[in-house]
Amino acid sequence: MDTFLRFCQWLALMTVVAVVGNILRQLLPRSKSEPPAVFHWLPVVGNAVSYGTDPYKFFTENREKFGDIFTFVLLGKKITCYFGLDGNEFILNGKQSDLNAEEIYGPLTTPVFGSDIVYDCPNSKLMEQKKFVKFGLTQRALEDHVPRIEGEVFDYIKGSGVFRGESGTFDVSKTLSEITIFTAGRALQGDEVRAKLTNEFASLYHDLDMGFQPANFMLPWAPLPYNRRRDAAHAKMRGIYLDIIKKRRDGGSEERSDMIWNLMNCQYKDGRPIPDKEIAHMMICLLMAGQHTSSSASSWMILHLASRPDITEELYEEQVQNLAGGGRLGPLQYGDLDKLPLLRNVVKETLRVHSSIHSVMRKVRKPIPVPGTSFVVQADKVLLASPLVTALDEEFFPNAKHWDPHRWESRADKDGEDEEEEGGDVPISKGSRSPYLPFGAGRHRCIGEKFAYLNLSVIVATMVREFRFYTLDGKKTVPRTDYTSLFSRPVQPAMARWERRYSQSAGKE
Ligand code: HEM
Repeated sequence: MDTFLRFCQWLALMTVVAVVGNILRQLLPRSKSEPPAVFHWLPVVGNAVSYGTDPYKFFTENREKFGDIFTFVLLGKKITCYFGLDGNEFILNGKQSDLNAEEIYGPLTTPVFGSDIVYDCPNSKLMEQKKFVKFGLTQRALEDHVPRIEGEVFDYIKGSGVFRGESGTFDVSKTLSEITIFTAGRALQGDEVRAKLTNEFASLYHDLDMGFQPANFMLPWAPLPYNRRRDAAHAKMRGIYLDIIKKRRDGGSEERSDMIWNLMNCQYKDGRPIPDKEIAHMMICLLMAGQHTSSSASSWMILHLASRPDITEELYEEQVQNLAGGGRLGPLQYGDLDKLPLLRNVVKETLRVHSSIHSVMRKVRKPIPVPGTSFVVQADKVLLASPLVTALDEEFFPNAKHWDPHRWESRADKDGEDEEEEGGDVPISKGSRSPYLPFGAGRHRCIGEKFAYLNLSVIVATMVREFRFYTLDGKKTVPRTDYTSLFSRPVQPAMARWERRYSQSAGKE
């Protein structure tokens, strides 16, 4: 008992010494080359609570105090934020020799996705893998995806039980997350994966997803129950994909436009085909990377449409006028999407106001001077960019917090889209001096943009043909953002009311 008491006293003393030492260190004058630092009381924990609770608020409050560059402490790591157009350029277009993503994202993602791909391989190999995926999203593939996505949405509306009767309420995030995984499953992943999107696959997906705990940035290998379930789910999921690939190679099914077939036909520069294990891991990566971002975006879109029934009606009328010439609407086709500018702007505006990826991070490999300042970012730092900060900045978007798809009618922003580096055989998108970068920029720019736009547009176009949406209280508000998981989304549950556009009993209006 005495020993235990002495241990507790010693622990309390050490904690006080550490806290006081931490405070004193922060009061010492800082070198001119060090960016200003956000104050924190507790060593190691640092600013984790305020950053984790509401990163956007944390960014904007400290940006007001310190300007675009400052450092904070997150669970023992020193994170230097650099915001604004210059910050985006500095971080997203940083040289691979100066900055690296794999050291930051690798520990978290490798146990979920699997080995030898994306952040568990040299960056040059990732660039080749991204090229394979990008080239798999051909015009032909995208054309094929439209009826498949539309069909999945109709099947969900008919079969899920959520939309029974003439009107009702629904949990928007839960519903849109299910619709999004079914549509991506059918189109991108292929028929066999879609057929497996049953309870078993859903529970594997859930266990894998639990591997994206913020704590796993630091403790991915901790023998905790959720990590054990993640590893078991990964092994089973990989088995499912390997089985599908084997059956296809054995001649079991007709070649189609999905991503598995595309990857099965690709070769690395040295002539090696992609090993089946890597195809399986890349498919898991695409499934996970697309699901959070797209289901969050589709949920926000429906929630905004519920808060603005006038825009829902404009979207519907846009389809009636441009696709049916005022008459009956037929099945959607790829070419139709070009005739629906408001629909595109609804997707665009939603991605501006709600970015599910609020922090993009890179490990600093060697001291890098920040052009135009006295600062040098040292190799003990992680750099953090947040394109959300410019997307919500009044300087670039008047009334920036307000969701207004019509604002894009008078703007000509290029969203950093693929200006590719000349000369190399691996495309690296360069454009990052735009205030609007929902898909990032530079060598780690998203490869799923085309598919995401297509998937989101077809889902929303189909839902709007069938339903009108309203908020439960009739107010023009949307839920707050939940930042507690790695990918932000609407606070759960996010409910809305739906009303069938055409009465099932009476036929068309
Ligand atoms: C609305 C939907 C989406 C949004 C907002 C989004 C956003 C982003 C952003 C901001 C990045 C850059 C991260 C960084 O620089 O660290 C990224 C990377 C990535 N995205 Fe997406 N994404 C979306 C959909 C998709 C889809 C559908 C796929 C798959 C088909 C996908 C696959 C990827 C992959 C593999 C990367 C990693 C690229 C790399 O590190 O080089 N994303 N995404």
